[in-house]
Amino acid sequence: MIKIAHLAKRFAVENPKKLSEQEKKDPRLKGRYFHSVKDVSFSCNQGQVLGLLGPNGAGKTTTLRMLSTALKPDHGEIAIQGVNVVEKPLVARQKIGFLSGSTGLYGRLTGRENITYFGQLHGMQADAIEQRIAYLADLLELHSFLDRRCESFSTGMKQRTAIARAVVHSPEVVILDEPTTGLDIMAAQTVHTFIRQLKEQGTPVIFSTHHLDEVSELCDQVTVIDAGVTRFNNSLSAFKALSPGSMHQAFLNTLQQGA
Ligand SMILES: Nc1ncnc2c1ncn2[C@@H]1O[C@H](COP(=O)(O)OP(=O)(O)OP(=O)(O)O)[C@@H](O)[C@H]1O
Repeated sequence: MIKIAHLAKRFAVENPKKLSEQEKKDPRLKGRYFHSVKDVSFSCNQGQVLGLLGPNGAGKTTTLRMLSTALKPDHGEIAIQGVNVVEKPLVARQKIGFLSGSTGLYGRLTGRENITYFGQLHGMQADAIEQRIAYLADLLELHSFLDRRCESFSTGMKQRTAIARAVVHSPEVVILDEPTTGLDIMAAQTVHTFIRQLKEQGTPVIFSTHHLDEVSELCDQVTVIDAGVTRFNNSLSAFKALSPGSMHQAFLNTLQQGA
């Protein structure tokens, strides 16, 4: 189970001139700090898939980076399978598979080498890595390019390789930041199938997205954040009930309620 409560994170603004026009007008800008995440809470049980929605700049990536131990929160609690992530980030990290927004693959290495390297960092033995890669290559359809250098990969190849790398150590929970952004329909479908497979295995999955159709297809729980605050956190059916027949309108309703 993944549980986060009242998370908050602010960033010091080094150069106010570099802020976008929207950020300059954002009430989250207070003096020399931008309060990206102010109060975000949600939870995701075993075998559940949670879709994290929100407009650009809402604080989704910042939230997921805190959840994955990449960033330390200023306030709030994060528990993953009962482990306090803030107090024990190294223990928590072994339990988490995290796909960040940028794939960050080493271009000079092949897909297999990139995934193997992460397996080694997690302390896996060579034969266990080999078996796991064979399994993930089937699931994510990597076979035709696995032994090519990543610098020649398409966006979809990069993303599927990055997902395999994120889960090479068989994590207990999976967190994906916009896993299908920029993917064509076939590649997105492969990622959807992969998420369903994780769900069937009982692995909780949290993913951020701007695609309401994939939320409708895959998610049990929906969390909407806006301006760093949770606006909605409930089941998919409760979300759909906000505006029957239009997920788009349901999403807009959650934002208006907070305004
Ligand atoms: N390291 C940082 N320093 C300063 N501001 C930051 C930093 N990281 C994020 N922010 C700001 O915090 C706000 C929230 O950003 P975040 O990337 O979490 O939003 P998001 O919901 O993921 O947006 P998108 O849908 O566009 O990816 C943005 O205004 C962003 O510019």
